[in-house]
Amino acid sequence: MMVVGLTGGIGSGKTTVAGFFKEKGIPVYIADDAGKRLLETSAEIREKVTALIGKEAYSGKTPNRKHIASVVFNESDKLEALNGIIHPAVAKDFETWKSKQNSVYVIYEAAILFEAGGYKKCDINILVTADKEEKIKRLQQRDNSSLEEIEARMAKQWSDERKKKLADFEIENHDLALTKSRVDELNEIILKRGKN
Ligand SMILES: CC(C)(COP(=O)(O)OP(=O)(O)OC[C@H]1O[C@@H](n2cnc3c(N)ncnc32)[C@H](O)[C@@H]1O)[C@@H](O)C(=O)NCCC(=O)NCCS
Ligand SMILES: Nc1ncnc2c1ncn2[C@@H]1O[C@H](COP(=O)(O)OP(=O)(O)OP(=O)(O)O)[C@@H](O)[C@H]1O
Repeated sequence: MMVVGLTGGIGSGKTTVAGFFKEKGIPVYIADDAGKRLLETSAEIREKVTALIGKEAYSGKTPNRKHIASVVFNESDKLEALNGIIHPAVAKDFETWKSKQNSVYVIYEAAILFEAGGYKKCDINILVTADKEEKIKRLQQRDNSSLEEIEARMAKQWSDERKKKLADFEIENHDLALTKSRVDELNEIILKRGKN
C-alpha cells in the first residue's frame, strides 16, 4: 500500500484537501489530530510534557494547548523537545492504523512533514499552498487567532519555496472548486502509479 504525504503551511487548507481525498474513499490519517489525542490520552506523554513545560501544561488530564503553544512557539529548544516526545508516538500510531486499511493508497496528512523528515517514509508527497495573506485571513476567521500567534507558528515552518523542492505535486488552494478538481486529477495519477 502506498503512503501519500500531504502537507502545507499553517492555514494552507491541507485538512480541507484531505477531506476531498476522503470523499473519494481514500483513508486519511491526520497527524495533528493524532498528536492532540495522544497528548490527552497517553500517561507517558503527559508526564514528559509536564516535565518539559511545567504543571500549567495540564488541567487534570486535559492539556492546556494554548499554554503549551505559547511556550513552544516562542522557545525553539522546547518545540524541538516536544516534537521529540510527540512524533515517535504518532509514527507508531500511524503504523497501527495503516495495517488496518485496505486501499491502493492512504493519505498521511502532517503539518511539518518536510521539516520533521516524515516525507522520506512516503511514496509520494503533496504540498498545499496559498498566499500568506490568504492563510492569515482564513486562520483569523477560523480560530480567532492573533496575527502574532499565527506568525510565531509560520516562523517555525519552512517556506513554500523550500518545500516545493521536495514535493512531487503541488495543490494551489485558492478556489475550492479548482482545488477539488486537482484532487480528482491527482487521485487518478496516484491510482495509476499504484497499479504499475
Ligand atoms: C503545540 C500544540 C499543543 C498546539 O496545539 P493547537 O491545537 O494550538 O494546534 P494544532 O495541533 O491544531 O496545530 C495547528 C497548526 O500549528 C502548526 N504546528 C503544530 N505543531 C507544530 C510544530 N511542531 N512545528 C511547527 N508548526 C506546528 C501547524 O501548522 C498545525 O497545522 C500542538 O500543535 C503540538 O503538540 N505540537 C507539537 C507536535 C506536533 O508537531 N504536532 C503536529 C504533527 S504530529
Ligand atoms: N480555498 C479556500 N477558500 C476559502 N476558505 C478556505 C479554502 N481552503 C480552506 N479554507 C478555510 O480556511 C481554514 C483553514 O483551512 P484548513 O483547516 O483546511 O487548513 P490547514 O492547513 O489544515 O490548517 P492548520 O495548519 O491550522 O491545521 C478553514 O476554516 C477552511 O474552511
